[in-house]
Amino acid sequence: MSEETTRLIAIDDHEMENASGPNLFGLPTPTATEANAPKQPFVIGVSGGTASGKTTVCNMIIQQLRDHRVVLVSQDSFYRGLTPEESRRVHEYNFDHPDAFDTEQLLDCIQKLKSGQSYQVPIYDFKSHSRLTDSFRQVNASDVIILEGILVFHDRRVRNLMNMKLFLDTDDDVRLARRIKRDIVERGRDINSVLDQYAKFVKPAFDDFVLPTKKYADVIIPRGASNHVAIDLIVQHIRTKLGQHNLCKIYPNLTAIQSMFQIRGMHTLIRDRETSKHDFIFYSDRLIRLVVEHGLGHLPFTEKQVVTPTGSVYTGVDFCKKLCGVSIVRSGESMENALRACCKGIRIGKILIHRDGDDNGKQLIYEKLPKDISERHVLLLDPVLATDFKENREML
Ligand SMILES: Nc1ncnc2c1ncn2[C@@H]1O[C@H](COP(=O)(O)OP(=O)(O)O)[C@@H](O)[C@H]1O
Ligand SMILES: Nc1ccn([C@@H]2O[C@H](COP(=O)(O)O)[C@@H](O)[C@H]2O)c(=O)n1
Repeated sequence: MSEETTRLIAIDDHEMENASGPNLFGLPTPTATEANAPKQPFVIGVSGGTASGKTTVCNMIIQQLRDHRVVLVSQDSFYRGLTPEESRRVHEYNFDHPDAFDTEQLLDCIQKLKSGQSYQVPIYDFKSHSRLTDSFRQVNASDVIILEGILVFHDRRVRNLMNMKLFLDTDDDVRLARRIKRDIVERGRDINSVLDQYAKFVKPAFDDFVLPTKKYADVIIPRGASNHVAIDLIVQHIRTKLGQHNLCKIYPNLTAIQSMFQIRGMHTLIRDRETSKHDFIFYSDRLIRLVVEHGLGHLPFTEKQVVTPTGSVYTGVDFCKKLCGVSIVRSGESMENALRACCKGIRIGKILIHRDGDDNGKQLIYEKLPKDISERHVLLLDPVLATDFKENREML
């Protein structure tokens, strides 16, 4: 039996996809708003001291994720403009204090991007210490949003929008050396002003505000952009996370049943600890039947004509009476009962139920399947037991 003849059937209960084609279960067709509900982008926060390599690392991640839509937002773009008095005494201004940023606007930006809207991001000029008044950078909706900056973990609300937080732990001396070079070449500074600013504001603010946010990071990357192993691992992880948004990209033979509000409603009920045992079993059975019926639709059928009681000819289908394998991953009795009941309707030749209680279901099933399985094999994922809600198993 080849892998191509196996269909893996599961309910996609995490997101709603565009509905197309016939409605298999007689469920209501989703409204335009439901069908077009945007997928949530994956938000990555990248923090670390000045010149730790944040921008460089972000560009490396973007480069490696080139098959996804990725946008980079820099916290620097949200530096506040200076008052005339602050401008006159700019050498006394602390650009490393959290108050130097317009955090409300940054929050608004990430919230909008996360909800699928585009945003006009300000453009900041480090030479004049001000935002350009008449130009913005339009940032569009994307699969991944990367937010980088020295203080992106400082505000809890901004932090909470992130799915993954990285902190670059680059040696202080290395950072100072890079900063001197960069600020002279790119930001119109001289060596004395860079060193004065560093001693007076940059270093103390790093100790007081930046370093304390390191504890919020999911991953701390020593040596920043030089750490290729860490960056590769992070990219792999992001790819997996993005893939989970669309399992069909990982498993080409997976059929994910479109999750509409009615299905999500049932999934909500069976996950809710307040749901009674009676309702849990009722809604679990309904979900199981959806998977079973959808799976059976992938078995081989041939055209068959029958004569109706009124004498007319109806052209329908009949199941090809060849042996079919039906595996149930982490099956419960309800799943098997549903399968047997649904099979009655299609006069299936022979059902071969292959139970597997192991989480490594797919691989094990292939190994244990009888050699005489032919034609087509349908692997059903129990939609209840496949959830991460441990109590489900005890309740069934
Ligand atoms: N691993 C590295 N090796 C050499 N130079 C680097 C490395 N990472 C960054 N740089 C250089 O250091 C400077 C600051 O890096 P950048 O990525 O802009 O840091 P940040 O965004 O944290 O301020 C840039 O000129 C960059 O080219
Ligand atoms: N007008 C400004 C604004 C900011 N800075 C410095 O930029 C640093 C943050 O940017 P990184 O790319 O280095 O993360 C921060 O340490 C500020 O001191 C500035 O010099 N002038």
